[in-house]
Amino acid sequence: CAKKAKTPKDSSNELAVCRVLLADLEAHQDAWPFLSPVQHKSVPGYRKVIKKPMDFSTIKEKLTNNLYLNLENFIVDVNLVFDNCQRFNEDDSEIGRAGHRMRRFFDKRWTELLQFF
Ligand SMILES: Cn1cc(C(=O)NCCCNC(=O)c2ccc(F)cc2)ccc1=O
Repeated sequence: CAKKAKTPKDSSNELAVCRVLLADLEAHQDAWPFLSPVQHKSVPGYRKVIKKPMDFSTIKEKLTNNLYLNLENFIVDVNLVFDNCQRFNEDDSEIGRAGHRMRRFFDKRWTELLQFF
């Protein structure tokens, strides 16, 4: 069957989902390590180890400046936050545990929301 053409309406729906998801992430009690860029000057080794830093405020900036063309690009950046966290932090650490909890929350939330769009 013919693939449904991606109308601009779809992508604006998807971007509405991104805004809802980001608001939920920022409101989560375990979001504190991810709300702003890691200050690599006060976190030794971070800049060397993590090639593509990402955080929720940067994602919000990109969303505001229309740099996400669809939900997929947005999800790639959110997962980058959690992948960076797992790479740099021990699983059994304050920030490592926060990252795992946030990833579980995000995975649950966007699958819930997809039912509506
Ligand atoms: C993701 N990641 C974060 C850090 C890190 O040190 N991040 C800053 C924590 C300090 N920030 C806060 O405590 C805070 C921030 C906002 C807020 F509203 C309340 C508290 C280190 C390694 C790493 O991989």
